[in-house]
Amino acid sequence: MAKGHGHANGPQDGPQDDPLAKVLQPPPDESPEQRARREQQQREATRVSLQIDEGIQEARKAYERRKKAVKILLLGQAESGKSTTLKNFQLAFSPSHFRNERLAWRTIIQLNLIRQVLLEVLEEEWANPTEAPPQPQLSEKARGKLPMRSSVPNAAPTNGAKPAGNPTRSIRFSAQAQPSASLTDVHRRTRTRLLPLLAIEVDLTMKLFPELASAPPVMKEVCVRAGNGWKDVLMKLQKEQKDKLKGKGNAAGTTDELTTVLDGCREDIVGLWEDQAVKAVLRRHGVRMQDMPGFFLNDSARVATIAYDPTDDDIVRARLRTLGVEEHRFTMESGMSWASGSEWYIYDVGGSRSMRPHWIPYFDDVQAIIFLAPLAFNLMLEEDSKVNRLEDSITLWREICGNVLLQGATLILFFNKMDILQATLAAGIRVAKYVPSYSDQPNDVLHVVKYFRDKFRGYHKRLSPKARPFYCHETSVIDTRATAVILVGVREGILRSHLQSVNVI
Ligand SMILES: Nc1nc2c(ncn2[C@@H]2O[C@H](COP(=O)(O)OP(=O)(O)OP(=O)(O)O)[C@@H](O)[C@H]2O)c(=O)[nH]1
Ligand SMILES: [Mg+2]
Repeated sequence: MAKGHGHANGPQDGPQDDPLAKVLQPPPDESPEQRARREQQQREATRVSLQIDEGIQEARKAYERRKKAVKILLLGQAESGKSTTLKNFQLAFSPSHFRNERLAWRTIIQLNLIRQVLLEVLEEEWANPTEAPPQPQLSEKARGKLPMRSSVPNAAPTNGAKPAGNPTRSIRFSAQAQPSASLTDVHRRTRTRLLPLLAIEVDLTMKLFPELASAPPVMKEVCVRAGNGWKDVLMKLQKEQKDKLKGKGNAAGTTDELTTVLDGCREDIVGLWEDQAVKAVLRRHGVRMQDMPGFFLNDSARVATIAYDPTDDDIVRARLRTLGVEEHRFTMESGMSWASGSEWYIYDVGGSRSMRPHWIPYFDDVQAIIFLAPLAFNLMLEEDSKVNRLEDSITLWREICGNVLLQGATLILFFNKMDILQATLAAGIRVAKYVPSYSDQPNDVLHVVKYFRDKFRGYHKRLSPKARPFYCHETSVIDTRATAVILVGVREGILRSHLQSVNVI
């Protein structure tokens, strides 16, 4: 081997004149140990270098894959149904991935149920009793005037209230009572028995989502940060719980504390929800639990059990607020042969106003936007009670239509929550009262949808930087069967135009 004593004569010099080769040459008086160490270092350096090369290759492949993949952005205000639409996509086209996460969703559904356990509205009633009207409560019409509010259970101490008498779990209170029945000591005792649930909810929510500690009460609802980290945290907590229970001699070690306590509270929860006096209080407070996010009270006899295993529909209906932007990648598992195996990226964003600036970086690279706009003409935004939800949706739609970064994207509009629109109109709530320009047109679903479809189509046509087709669907994305049919059509349309754009067809 050359000893490295060559002359620096220029580019035609042999390897022995290469300065790098010189540096790497072994010293002339190298001992066998030094040589072994040096060779080991060289092997390690080669391994690291190969690893870096592989990393670069992987990143390049991922980049190419992403470039070829179909990218969809889900947009719309908070609670419009974006994450629910994503779950429908996964259920329809990537079912095994969807089902793998069943266990994590079970806890979210249990937390959803606890949030709706009605205690807050009872507290309010005790603090400021409303008049129990002698006869049929507020008219359906009047109900619609009342704001839809979130029920935020308060796990604060019980003001020292002690259970009176001898509470029994199986008690059915005032089932025969008139709608105007008032709350009694039985309700107070039930509330006391249910309080441990709220303490567990607060504790678990804080463990899963520590960022909520500083959030305003209205936001203290289970939510997910970008990156899906909550699922890992949840799995870890579930394992810890099991180990703890095993340690305490619970041989099975299969049931966590939340499930056990919830199971013990089942009859009280069902009883409270079916109670006529409670129903009357809800009406007087203008609270329609059925329209609220994560509504599981109708299913509490099934959910609040040790053996509860969420159905696909339960998972789709579970409420988990999105914070930031979440990327979901999946491969089509089923469907037309030309679609299966294709890669899809769906970006699910948090819809409340403070989160909208985070959407922009995702604008220049998507083929399609599914924009969710519930026709909630009579509701206000949760984050700003002065702003009408439908007005906010229209403003947002106009901005999206006119955005030059999105001029090449297909815009697909979902008039979501059609079931709620139907119920609202059936209750006699008049659109013209909130949207004066609607005037005296018939107050039915057909006419209302047509009126707003024309409005949305008009903005789409006028504001789009270049002409593009207008797609609009009426959806109720908690109905997984009907949604699957719509999504198959949406998928075909998106894939076809995507393949055209990359010159495959
Ligand atoms: N009744 C009814 N409820 C719906 C419908 N679509 C969604 N929901 C419910 O509305 C709630 C909010 O839906 P999400 O999908 O979480 O809303 P989002 O747009 O992702 O909201 P953010 O993450 O806060 O931006 C959930 O509890 C859903 O189950 C619908 O068509 N009808
Ligand atoms: Mg969401």
